[in-house]
Amino acid sequence: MTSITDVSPAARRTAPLGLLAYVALAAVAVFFAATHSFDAYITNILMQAATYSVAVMGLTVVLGLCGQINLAQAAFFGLGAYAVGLGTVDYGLNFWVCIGLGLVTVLAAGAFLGASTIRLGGHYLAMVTISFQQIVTLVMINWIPVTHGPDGVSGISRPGLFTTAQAYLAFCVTVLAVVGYLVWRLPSSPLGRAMRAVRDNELAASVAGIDVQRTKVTAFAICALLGGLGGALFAGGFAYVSPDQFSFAESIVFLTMVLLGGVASPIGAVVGTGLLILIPEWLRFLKSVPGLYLAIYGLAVILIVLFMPDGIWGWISQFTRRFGSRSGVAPVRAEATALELRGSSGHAPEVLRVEGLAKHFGGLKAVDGVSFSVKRGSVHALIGPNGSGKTTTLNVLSGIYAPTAGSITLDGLDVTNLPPHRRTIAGLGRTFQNIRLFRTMTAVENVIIGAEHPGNPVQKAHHALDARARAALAFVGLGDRADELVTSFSYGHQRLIEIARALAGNPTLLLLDEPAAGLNSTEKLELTALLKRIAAKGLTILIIDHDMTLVSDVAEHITVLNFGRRIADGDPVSVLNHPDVVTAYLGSEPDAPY
Ligand SMILES: Nc1ncnc2c1ncn2[C@@H]1O[C@H](COP(=O)(O)OP(=O)(O)OP(=O)(O)O)[C@@H](O)[C@H]1O
Repeated sequence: MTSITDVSPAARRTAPLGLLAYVALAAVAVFFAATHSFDAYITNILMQAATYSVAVMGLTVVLGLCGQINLAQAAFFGLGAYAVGLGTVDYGLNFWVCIGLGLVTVLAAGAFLGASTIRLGGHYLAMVTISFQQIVTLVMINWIPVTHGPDGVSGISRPGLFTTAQAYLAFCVTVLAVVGYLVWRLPSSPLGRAMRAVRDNELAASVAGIDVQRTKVTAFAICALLGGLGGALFAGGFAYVSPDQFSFAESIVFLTMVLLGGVASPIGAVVGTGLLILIPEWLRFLKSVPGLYLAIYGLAVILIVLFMPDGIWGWISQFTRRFGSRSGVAPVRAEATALELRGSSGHAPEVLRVEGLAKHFGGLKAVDGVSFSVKRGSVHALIGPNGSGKTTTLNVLSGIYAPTAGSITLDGLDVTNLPPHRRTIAGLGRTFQNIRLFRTMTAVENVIIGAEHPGNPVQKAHHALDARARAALAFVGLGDRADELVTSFSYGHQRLIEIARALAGNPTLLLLDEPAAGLNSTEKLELTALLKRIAAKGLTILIIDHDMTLVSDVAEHITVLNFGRRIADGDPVSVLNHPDVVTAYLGSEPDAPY
């Protein structure tokens, strides 16, 4: 099985083989669990490993795939367990109904927690999840009339079909196999790609048309759901639940399991869980010497994390990948089709109208009442000295900053108050001054994400998106390197991948923020030729750049900013000789030549 971040074409070609191996392995595991009679001790360990693994896979999704921390997985595990415990014992409900109720509860709690806190990110998100964990534990302990308090709930019965421990273990292993398969396949789905994009670069993800908040909340809700499912199965397996089984310490254990096994794969979740359940059992004989057991246990965990930072399964995958690449798997060479762009087929003569746009940062007026419009099918440049407000204008146009005043109309639609991803869906594409690619992905995966948004009138089947992404890469001259990781490209080529990603989204207006920055003279000539080829397809471009040779070579219209205000607007010759422009750039009177 490949890691959840490895969904390259080579990986996809081996997927049927991987799927067969997975199904065979899962079938053997279920068969073994159903037919082999383990003693009660081993059965309990396997039951714990299976149910915990389901919950740990939730962390594989939220942390490994989406890059969000969750220190409350034991709380979700506990909510699922208590739903089954209380539902079957106190209210006499059917086991399956209780699992359903438990899942609805954790899904709602996970989505609520995610929606209310996800904007915080980083340390703040960690703190809020810890608080949630503590609240759930306190409720379990102190709401005695409902939860039975510290005594917990005992006598939980299993469902009719699986009353014996052996049958129930086989059921848990089956659920684990299904969950593992879904988590394995998730990264190559649109949702999984969106999560990976958010993890790699939130800003680029939103500008590529991904609803970042919704993606994060979904990841959080899936994590909570798997936590609750694991807990519900656990309650049926052990017939007893109590608050100490679902404390903050257990959340840390869950986190250690996923980090130890490898956060990038569901196999890592199983490996880490198995190991952290087994190590204490193996070291049990040391318990007679006070402290020794814990010291060795801690040391083992530290050594594994130190020497295998990607976890045990991450380390094994790296090793096998190195072996695989030595075995000479030929890279995929896709047929590059011609790139179709939306071009200049619109009704209004202006693609963009900006009126009285302002953006103030406290007392600093970075953009101060700027108005201009961009004609359909033209290349329009926005220039000005350093700090004149060009990038801020582009950030307001693409929705990264909310304007202080003014309005923005894109192709007849008022987009002034839309978030970035909605503007992309409405027809905006952009690149960044500081390159923002999804760094764990290949070039073609980066570009597929640009093509996937709902505003793009191309088919959303994977093969169609893949073909479009390859066409965009071929258009910028990188078709034969589509399957390479973006980090293996030169700076100049990374800029081209960003342009390809924006083009693949089929924008009505392409915003380019200093595309020539950091390029050498040959790369600048290639970029100029590329911009002319894009313009020849009729796509409207708004470009910011300091390179006057490039600007005067491609632009038909120039707007000049200085101190956040528009000081000139018109054709290149008249604008570049405008006295105010010459003064702004050179700090002297107009006889200074360009
Ligand atoms: N997030 C921010 N917070 C505070 N001030 C900002 C922020 N972003 C930009 N500024 C300020 O706004 C002004 C305009 O900056 P901006 O980056 O838009 O200029 P620019 O014309 O793109 O410059 P350059 O060509 O150097 O990139 C500068 O004084 C800058 O320091």
